[in-house]
Amino acid sequence: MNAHIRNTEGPILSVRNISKQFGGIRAVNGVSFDVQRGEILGLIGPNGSGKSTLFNCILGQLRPTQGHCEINGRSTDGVRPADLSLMGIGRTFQQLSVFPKMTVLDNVILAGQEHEGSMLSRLFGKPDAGLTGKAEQLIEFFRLTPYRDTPAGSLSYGQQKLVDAAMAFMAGPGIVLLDEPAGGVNLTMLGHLKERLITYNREHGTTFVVIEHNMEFVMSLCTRIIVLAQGEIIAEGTPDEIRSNQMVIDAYLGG
Ligand SMILES: Nc1ncnc2c1ncn2[C@@H]1O[C@H](COP(=O)(O)OP(=O)(O)OP(=O)(O)O)[C@@H](O)[C@H]1O
Repeated sequence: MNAHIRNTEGPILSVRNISKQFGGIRAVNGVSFDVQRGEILGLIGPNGSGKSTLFNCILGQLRPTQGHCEINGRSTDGVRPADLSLMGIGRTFQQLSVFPKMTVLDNVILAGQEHEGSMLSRLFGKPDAGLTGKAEQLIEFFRLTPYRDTPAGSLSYGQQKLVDAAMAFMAGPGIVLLDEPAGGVNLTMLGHLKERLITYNREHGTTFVVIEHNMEFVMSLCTRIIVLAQGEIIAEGTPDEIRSNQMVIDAYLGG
């Protein structure tokens, strides 16, 4: 059993009083929340509200000015970003992270090598037979099998987003942070992506935290939503509660 799924008590992710300042800009200001196992949590907020900064603090890509995070009750303080996946956390990026000239299969395998080892293995690693089976299962899950040996760069943008998700899921069960998975994806592919994420969540119990601007997508995907405005949490609740929350409506209207 992987180390990160041994502890099944308590929240899978705890964000404790995280603040991040860039010079005079308070991008994130004293944000705390827990993410429970199996949740699909949405993190929404107007442009510049601190969502990406918070993600980057959680993932160790930015050092918070204050506060810390715990994955399965273990502090991530001092853990290198490349080693966080060993604690059971994966991510997708706002910008596609596929290598366009590499096949879909090799992209997914190399992401698995990255999760299991160093960032450098992503660049210099050789396809690893131990990871091929898992990569093929994920490719099949996202219905990308016809494109298994196709260079990822020749797939449609929406299909590349699916490859991106498959790459993040190579981290195994645990928690995956998805940064704008719906951005730039057409309506048909959006429905497919949502259905696959929900199915994966139900079948594997994987927890998702999703930053998303597409409200329809986030409201129909997520079980709970946290709203940030000016670096602070202004609301938290079910999609229905968030839809009718006056502070949220005001924040989006700039009120
Ligand atoms: N590296 C940085 N240096 C200086 N300021 C930054 C940096 N990164 C973010 N900021 C500022 O921090 C604030 C929060 O930005 P952030 O990108 O986290 O917001 P966001 O909610 O993710 O926005 P968007 O939805 O547009 O992606 C903004 O005022 C932004 O200009």
